[in-house]
Amino acid sequence: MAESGLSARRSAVYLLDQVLGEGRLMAECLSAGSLDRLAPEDRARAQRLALQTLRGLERADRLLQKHLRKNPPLMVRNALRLGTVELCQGEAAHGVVNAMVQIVGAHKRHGQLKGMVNAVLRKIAADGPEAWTRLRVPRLPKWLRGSLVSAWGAKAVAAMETAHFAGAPLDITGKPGADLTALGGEVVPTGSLRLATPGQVTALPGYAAGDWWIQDAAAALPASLLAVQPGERVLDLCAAPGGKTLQLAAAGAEVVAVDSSEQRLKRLHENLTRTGLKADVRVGDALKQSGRYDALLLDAPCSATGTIRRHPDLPHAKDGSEFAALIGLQAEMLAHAWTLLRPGGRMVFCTCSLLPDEGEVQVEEALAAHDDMQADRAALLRPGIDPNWITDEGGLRLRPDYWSSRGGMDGFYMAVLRKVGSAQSPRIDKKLS
Ligand SMILES: C[S@@+](CC[C@H](N)C(=O)[O-])C[C@H]1O[C@@H](n2cnc3c(N)ncnc32)[C@H](O)[C@@H]1O
Repeated sequence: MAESGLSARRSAVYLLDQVLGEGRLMAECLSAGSLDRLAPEDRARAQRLALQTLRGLERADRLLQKHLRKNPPLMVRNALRLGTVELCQGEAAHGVVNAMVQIVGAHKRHGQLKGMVNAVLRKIAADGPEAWTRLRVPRLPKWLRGSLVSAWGAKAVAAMETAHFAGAPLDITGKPGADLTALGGEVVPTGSLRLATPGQVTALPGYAAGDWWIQDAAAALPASLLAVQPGERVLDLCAAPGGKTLQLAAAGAEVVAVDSSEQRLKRLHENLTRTGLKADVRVGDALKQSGRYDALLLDAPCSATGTIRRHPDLPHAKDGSEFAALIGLQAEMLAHAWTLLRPGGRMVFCTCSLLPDEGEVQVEEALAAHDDMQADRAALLRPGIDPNWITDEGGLRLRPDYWSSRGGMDGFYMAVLRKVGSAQSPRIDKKLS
């Protein structure tokens, strides 16, 4: 077996240990440099293997249960889970079994379990792939599933789980005027370009020239809905890593982009350099900003439950305990952001969440608290947006099970909120139609 395949698999087991044992997100492990010593292809492979295993974890555990008399230590269980997922997804048995035996065999404390790993994975290789296809689509953990079923119903949540299990294609937002035809792919109804099997992103045509950036089709909508005009002064609050900042800058706005994370802002700087776009980037707290803006985009920190297709580690690493604090912070940010908008200006509030408390409820409460705030429904009626996605309070609800036949979309909530100017009567209709 090639040494590089072994390194990628060993690192995938390490990532699984971190997510399932330490409750760490994969993104945290990666930005802490956990895989930096690997070659780029191995790093990509390790991530892909860990993500595949997390998506299929419930199925892998079901199959392994039959062959295990007692629960092995976590590291060994994770090697078995990875091996099971690879075997059931068509990888050649000898390579997978040998690799897992070597990985466990080299472990200081658990090395003696390599014989058991060999025996179990051989059994899985024999009967696993066929049994795999008969198992149900993996479910979300109870702590999250319960809230989602209350919000959207059991049928919708089952459809979301199918979307999570399928994973996500690569969506691209192009710079206005850039020719993206060399990339191939399909243009989705809202205008993003979708690639089903992209390969290495940095090697794709136009990447180095900065003609486009990666951004889920749903995530591309908030900045489009803000519809900024050249020369407008726009505040992008909670901006990093900056997909939306790039869209606002590309539309010709004078963008101030603020985020509290210096680390995440490095990616925003890299993206601006690569695309040749300009923004005034500031490290800072959204709650401490001052000034007056024509338009504002608030992409508030949230549970990120809308991104599970791409981040299947999230439901395993989290338990929902920090959601209440995030919901409080979102409300504070929304209220403070409102003070930074000139009369007649507009703001897009958005979160990549599936929880109404981080979307619909925030906007409903903000509308009740501000006499000068109106939800602009007309601004949501754009090509590709299904009017059924518009919510009672006048926002837009996007879910991973929408567009199921063309590869889905991230879960998102967004609303366009207009600040009624002095010339307009403040409370004629809270929901513009
Ligand atoms: C959903 S992400 C933003 C994604 C970004 N708008 C984009 O399109 O790439 C939320 C961001 O909020 C930032 N954040 C969290 N608390 C903050 C605060 N108090 N002030 C400013 N930014 C904050 C996080 O660092 C994170 O980058």
